[in-house]
Amino acid sequence: MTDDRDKALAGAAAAAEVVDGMLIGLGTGSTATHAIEAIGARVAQGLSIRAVATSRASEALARRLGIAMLDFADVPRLDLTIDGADAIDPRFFAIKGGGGAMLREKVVAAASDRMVVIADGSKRVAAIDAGPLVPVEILPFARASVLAALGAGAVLRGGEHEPYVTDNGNYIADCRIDLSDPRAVAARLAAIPGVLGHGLFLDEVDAAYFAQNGTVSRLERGDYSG
Ligand SMILES: O=C[C@H](O)[C@H](O)[C@H](O)COP(=O)(O)O
Repeated sequence: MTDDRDKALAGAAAAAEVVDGMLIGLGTGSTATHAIEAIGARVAQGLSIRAVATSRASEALARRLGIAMLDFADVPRLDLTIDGADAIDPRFFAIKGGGGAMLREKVVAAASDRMVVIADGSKRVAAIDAGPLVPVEILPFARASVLAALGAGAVLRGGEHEPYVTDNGNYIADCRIDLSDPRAVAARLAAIPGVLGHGLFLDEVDAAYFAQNGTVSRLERGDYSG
């Protein structure tokens, strides 16, 4: 069973939570793409929902599939957001932003009554300390000062000459950071002028669908045992 098949199973399982009338947040990335496709298939069969997207790519996909899309700028609250993650641990602490979408993903998740993460087994880690680098979104105007404040563990995504640019027109630094105290790290990052967001999701995730070797398990925050 490939990871992609597991991603599709997790995406389809979460998509089954969507019911008529809901306002949904659509995540970003290869796993979220499967969920969007599964929701699109249900819309084609008559499911009546509206949605907002966390990236231009997800927005374009959802529109192609006939999902009624709203501008998030007009949407105060959502019922449910379904999104992927780069790593998630037993505390439901997650790292996101491998695809550069974590700023929009976080504001959409924060506006949602529930956020459900979908992931293949490779994303489950004992602690996010063992996970990927932490992406930090940077105001381009403050590139040098923010990189200096982040320290030697920070690398500008794409490099100095051709930096990666987010959907928001900003840069990303991928940071090797000691995550033994993730809340302290999140507070420190948020306090740096010019940092617009980061990929540490410590309070947002309510539930997760994990798929491994073709089997899907669903866990709520608090009952994930690793
Ligand atoms: O910026 C991208 C998002 O946070 C993704 O949800 C995350 O990187 C997981 O992506 P994938 O499902 O492709 O592994």
